Amino acid sequence: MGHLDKGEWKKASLASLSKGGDFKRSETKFRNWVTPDGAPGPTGEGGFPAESGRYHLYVSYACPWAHRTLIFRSLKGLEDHIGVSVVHPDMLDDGWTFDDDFPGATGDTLMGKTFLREVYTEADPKISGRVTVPILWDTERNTIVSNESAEIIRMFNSAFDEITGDRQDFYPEALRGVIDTVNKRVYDTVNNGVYKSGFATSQEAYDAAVTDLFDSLDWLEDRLSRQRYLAGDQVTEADWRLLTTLLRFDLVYHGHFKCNRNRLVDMPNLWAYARELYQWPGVAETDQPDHYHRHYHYSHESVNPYRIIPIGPDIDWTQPHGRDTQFPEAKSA
Ligand SMILES: N[C@@H](CCC(=O)N[C@@H](CS)C(=O)NCC(=O)O)C(=O)O
Repeated sequence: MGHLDKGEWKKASLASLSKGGDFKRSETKFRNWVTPDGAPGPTGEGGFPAESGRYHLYVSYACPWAHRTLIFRSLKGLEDHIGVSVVHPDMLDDGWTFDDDFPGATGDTLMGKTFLREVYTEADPKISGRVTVPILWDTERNTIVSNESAEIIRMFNSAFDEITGDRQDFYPEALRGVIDTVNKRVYDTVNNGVYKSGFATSQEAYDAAVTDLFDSLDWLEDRLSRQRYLAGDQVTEADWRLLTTLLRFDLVYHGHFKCNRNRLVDMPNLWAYARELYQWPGVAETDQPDHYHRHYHYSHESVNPYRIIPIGPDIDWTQPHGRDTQFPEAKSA
């Protein structure tokens, strides 16, 4: 995990651990918004109007944050309007690369670069910081609109509605309070909680993170025994943000990140809920477990120095979920 220092690639990782051994996720840099008419969004500058074919997504199929953006691109019918390049799952001394010798890795289909870092230096030749996916690239202004997945999915949720005619709203006004509250806890203790557990370098830091993680999974299990989705009877952004962590849970986080009090498949409501979301039209196509199985085990030398890829487990995400009979009143797909 290297980083850029004034445009130069450094192989050393940017220090991401506190003295107490806690993993700290750094702030994202590009925070502009695509909006229907190019007016500025909540952060950054304006001048990024929604247009078909203008924007391009750089993702890894391994990354749960990038995966959110792929899910929204698919749910909102944006495939014909926003192109995608997929990096190779191995993230080693050169960071993410466009090697395409792994099924599903596409290379850089837009600019033909070799390394993802070159997309950052194309936007700013003197840039410093981490080289992360996802990136939303503007082909018109030749720069990065945003590299913050939480904001990219909000743009995809509504900015292109005039172009696609798709008016599904996964962040409806009336549910924003509850969505924001759920998102906050899920982000801190689940989405990021698995990383805090797996990258902890002290027993105390691991104990704290893994305890918070399973407290939240117990809370979600209870909530989902009473309602079909996290914000009530309608699927929202909060559900899609949780799903990408659940998809990786038993295959990667349970073993590799030591999140092993129990597996996802041992939590009946959460497991059935996760299967329902996975089976939602357009979602399974965005899920490439080979990429995350390979990426985590092969790339995190500090966690798995011999890069041995484990044999399993084999999980059947296509089993019937039964959520429609359990909650017949909720709106389903
Ligand atoms: N805040 C970012 C985080 C993205 C992120 O951490 N991506 C990871 C992959 S899962 C990455 O590219 N890491 C490379 C690095 O940190 O050097 C987002 O949600 O968009």
